[in-house]
Amino acid sequence: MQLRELAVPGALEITPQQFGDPRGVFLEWFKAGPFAEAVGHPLDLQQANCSVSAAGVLRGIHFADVPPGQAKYVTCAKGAVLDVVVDVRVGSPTFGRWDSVLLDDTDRRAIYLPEGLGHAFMALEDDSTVLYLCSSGYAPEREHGIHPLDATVGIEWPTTARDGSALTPQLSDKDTAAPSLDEAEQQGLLPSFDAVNDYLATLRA
Ligand SMILES: Cc1cn([C@H]2C[C@H](O)[C@@H](COP(=O)(O)OP(=O)(O)O[C@H]3O[C@@H](C)C(=O)[C@@H](O)[C@H]3O)O2)c(=O)[nH]c1=O
Repeated sequence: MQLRELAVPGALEITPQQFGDPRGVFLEWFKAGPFAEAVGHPLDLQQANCSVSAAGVLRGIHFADVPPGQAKYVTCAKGAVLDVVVDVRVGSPTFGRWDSVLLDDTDRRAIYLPEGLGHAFMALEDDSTVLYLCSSGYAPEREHGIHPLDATVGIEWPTTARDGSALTPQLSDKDTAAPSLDEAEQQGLLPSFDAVNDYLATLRA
């Protein structure tokens, strides 16, 4: 298992070792020891989610109020998604920066997003099945969104599916109505970098 920090500090790409044999493949997609060593605290698993998306489905950019926020450890068991992390922490030196990891059923990577970061992904194939472990339970009143096509964030979403066909972004009504990054900041919806770091310090203590 290899871990690599992304361009948004705190976010990690995890590349598992895969063991193939005539039956198929085996891999460890989460391992508590290396995770805690890299992050500085264990993952407090409170919820495990699964979503299935058609090609072009675009979910996010979602984040939760900190504390406690919601850290996510995400993989794609079937199909492929471009998974994106966005720094929405006001006061962060990398505020507004995004990075991405291709999660698919070939390399079977995972991505970890600590509390306070924005998360979004686009499915590159029908029936793309995303599994993610969460550090807190669903609290819709504490979850917020930023429009995934916001020009200020400028995420370069794929335009071509894995089969070569054109992708048309398909958003939920909620995500279509989401504010831009600037609007979300003006509305006081974004977590502060200091509040996130204070909370992470309590987890590491
Ligand atoms: C996220 C979530 C949704 N739901 C319900 C609410 C709703 O009826 C239905 C679909 O919800 P949403 O439209 O919010 O689902 P979705 O747009 O897939 O939301 C997810 O997007 C990705 C990018 C994330 O990072 C996740 O944390 C989550 O916010 O599922 C739960 O019951 N529990 C949950 O944890």
